[in-house]
Amino acid sequence: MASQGPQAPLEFGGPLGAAALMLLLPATTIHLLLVARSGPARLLGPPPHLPGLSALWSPPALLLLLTWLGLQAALYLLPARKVTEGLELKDKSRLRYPINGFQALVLTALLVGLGLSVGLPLGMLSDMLLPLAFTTTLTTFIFSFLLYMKAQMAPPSGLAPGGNSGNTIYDFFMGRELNPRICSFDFKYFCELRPGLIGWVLINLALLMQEAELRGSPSLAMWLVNGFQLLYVGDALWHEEAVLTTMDITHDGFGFMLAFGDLVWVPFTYSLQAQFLLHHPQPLGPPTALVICLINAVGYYIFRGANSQKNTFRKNPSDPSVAGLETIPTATGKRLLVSGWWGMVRHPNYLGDLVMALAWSLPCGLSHLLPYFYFLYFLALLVHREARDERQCLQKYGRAWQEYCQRVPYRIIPYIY
Ligand SMILES: NC(=O)C1=CN([C@@H]2O[C@H](COP(=O)(O)OP(=O)(O)OC[C@H]3O[C@@H](n4cnc5c(N)ncnc54)[C@H](OP(=O)(O)O)[C@@H]3O)[C@@H](O)[C@H]2O)C=CC1
Ligand SMILES: CC(C)=CCC[C@@H](C)[C@H]1CC=C2C3=C(CC[C@@]21C)[C@@]1(C)CC[C@H](O)C(C)(C)[C@@H]1CC3
Repeated sequence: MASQGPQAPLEFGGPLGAAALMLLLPATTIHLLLVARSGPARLLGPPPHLPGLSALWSPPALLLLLTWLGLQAALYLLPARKVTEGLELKDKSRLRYPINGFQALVLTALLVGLGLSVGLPLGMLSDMLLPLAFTTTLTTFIFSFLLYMKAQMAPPSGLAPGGNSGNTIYDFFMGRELNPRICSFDFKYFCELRPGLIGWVLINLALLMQEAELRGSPSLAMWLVNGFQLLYVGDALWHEEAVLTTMDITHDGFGFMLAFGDLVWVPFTYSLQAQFLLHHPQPLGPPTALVICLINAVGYYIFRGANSQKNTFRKNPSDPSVAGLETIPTATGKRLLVSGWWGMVRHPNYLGDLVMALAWSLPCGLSHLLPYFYFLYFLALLVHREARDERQCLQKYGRAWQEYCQRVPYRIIPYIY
């Protein structure tokens, strides 16, 4: 039996907050899906109607979900161009991870292309989003329960610092085991980057094809949203190794929060702009489209520049591209960057991500708040995430972190926040 981990402060309002989020997050997903297809598309208004069980539950949706998860799992198990080691764990060991996410994206694209050439009605996926989201949510509850049970058998060194409070609801939500695996199959790493992210671009593509079927051709706004989000997902899979140093992999347990986030929240709510555009076409001229492309390019430049600079520095501080940057030494032996991107604000990567989030909403025009949901949610997520990371860094680096905060006083937006 696993023993309880060290007592960490409870997050998200403790067990009550976790219980509320487990109801609120699925309800919000269903609400957004219903509202996006309704005429008024009011983010804050009531949904047009409450769906009955027959609209939510469909065996074909379950079959589609299981086929999709099976396909992505099979692609994960294919030989990888590289197998890399993660950060050192509590017991001083390191786990090995296959780097073949981009390969999975390309192979999925080839399979979908092949399917389309023989008449696969991909556009029909847009009519199945509601039952698919509902089925995936139910599956996620069952999956999280199995993960919770599996954690009972994990050694104490395999438990996450935050998900072992002893309260069942809270621990179910946060996740007890840090890296749940069966043999070499790592569930958290698999879910973080494959079925949800690739599913998101597939849903976007289905919405684009449905729009082409309805209106003769996809709109410029739909092309932009598809292009920007494909770039984001392609980038995440191309730089797959970098996910191994994110707090989701190194710190958070794998429970309902991440399982639902990866498998339901990302594909079904991150595709909201494309869903909105299918039902509410927006005129967009080439000059405005060009300005929006520029905004996305600036956001991507900051996001990629900042993430790559830190990853290169952490992997090899004497790499010529980062060797000249100013740093602060810390008691752990690691150093903190205080010039370059990380001298501008303490989370330049969040800033770039937010600028891109804005560019994804702008093609949907300014008439509705709904397509800006992602931007607003993401702002809240990153402000909360930034606070969590600051707490962890203060604990890790103490005085060196305080000095960094003095020298780089702004968190995400220069001179504002
Ligand atoms: N689209 C989405 O839904 C989401 C996207 N993201 C994106 O994921 C990416 C990763 O974000 P996240 O995992 O939150 O965190 P970060 O990549 O920002 O990593 C934070 C860590 O970086 C290290 N660090 C912080 N400051 C410095 C410095 N000055 N010099 C060197 N190292 C430093 C610290 O770890 P250490 O010192 O131990 O290396 C710190 O814990 C971001 O681009 C974010 O925008 C995140 C969440 C959701
Ligand atoms: C509301 C809710 C259920 C929150 C759970 C949060 C998750 C949706 C996000 C936590 C961290 C994430 C990351 C990405 C997607 C969203 C989640 C899972 C990410 C894979 C997106 C692509 C980026 O390039 C990334 C690889 C840096 C990123 C990692 C963190």
